[in-house]
Amino acid sequence: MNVDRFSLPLSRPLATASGTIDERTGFVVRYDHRGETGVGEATPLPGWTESVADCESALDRASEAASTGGHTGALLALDAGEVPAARHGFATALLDADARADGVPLYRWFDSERRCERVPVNATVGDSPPAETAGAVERAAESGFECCKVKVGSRSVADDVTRLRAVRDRVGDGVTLRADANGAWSREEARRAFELFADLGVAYVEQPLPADDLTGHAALRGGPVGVALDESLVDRRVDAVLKTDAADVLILKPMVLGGPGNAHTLAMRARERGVEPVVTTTVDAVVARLAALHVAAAIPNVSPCGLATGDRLAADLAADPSRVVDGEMAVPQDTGLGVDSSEVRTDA
Ligand SMILES: O=C(O)CCC(=O)c1ccccc1C(=O)O
Ligand SMILES: [Mg+2]
Repeated sequence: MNVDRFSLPLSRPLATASGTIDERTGFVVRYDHRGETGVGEATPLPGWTESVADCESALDRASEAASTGGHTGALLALDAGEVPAARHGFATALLDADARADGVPLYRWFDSERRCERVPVNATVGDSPPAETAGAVERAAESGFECCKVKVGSRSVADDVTRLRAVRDRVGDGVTLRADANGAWSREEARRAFELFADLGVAYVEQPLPADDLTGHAALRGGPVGVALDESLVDRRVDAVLKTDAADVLILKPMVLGGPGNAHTLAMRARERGVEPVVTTTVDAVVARLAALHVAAAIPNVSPCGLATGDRLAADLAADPSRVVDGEMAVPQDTGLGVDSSEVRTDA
């Protein structure tokens, strides 16, 4: 196993109610398996995953474990609850090698019957004043996005309503709007926001309440605005979320869930329970974005996913083979992830 550190600045930082993301530091993982070199990416996001330091030491331990116990030893050394980003990095490299060895794009390694050329995606719009928010959604709509997710919760509910009204006034009813409060509201604020957002045609709000408040989320359901849970899934709490009927939608971030395989399994489990999966990145470099894209591509009729985050990075690890056209991302049909490990550079 080979591990290389990278650090990439964002050209367009993402402002959210739980802070602004302005750079991404992580590790490229390479692993030789079945005659192929697979590539993976571990890009921790503190608050969501382990720290960069804990990710690095977990990858060190996994590398040790791999030298005696092979890929099984490495996977056993990487706990999805403790070090999800490190596990994502290694698991992605292993899956990339497996899919290459089997001669299929990664999404077909999850479901060999499937063919999927494109995945619908949402534009992601950060917190900013009303005119800027409306401008960002308008530009996204003009470039073909039919679904836009707007960050809320940094301001008062009344101010967020003003922002979303400015958006509706600017783009009309043709664009599906979602909001993401990143856990910022009290139950009372959330109740008020759901009432007012209904008139603005907001499809769902991601994480209206703090992660632990599953009862509160369950009580917000049933109206025109859906409840999507994201932070509530951190630390392997998916079972609790499903059991308490707390969500209409699960936001599945492979980096937070310990890898693409875990995310795919949870997506299928959600579907069986009548809960819609939406796959998103944690604003990652190209390797992890592709891994998330393949997870989404393996889900039939997936709802627009939060994968269009690549243009926020000022630099990347390799050229991105997927492009967003008319609100859809092209799925690479080459074997594995669709980027060759030799093209991935951490020294650029
Ligand atoms: O879902 C999207 O549109 C993009 C991803 C995103 O918003 C995000 C990115 C990094 C960390 C947290 C989040 C989030 O969904 O809360
Ligand atoms: Mg979210």
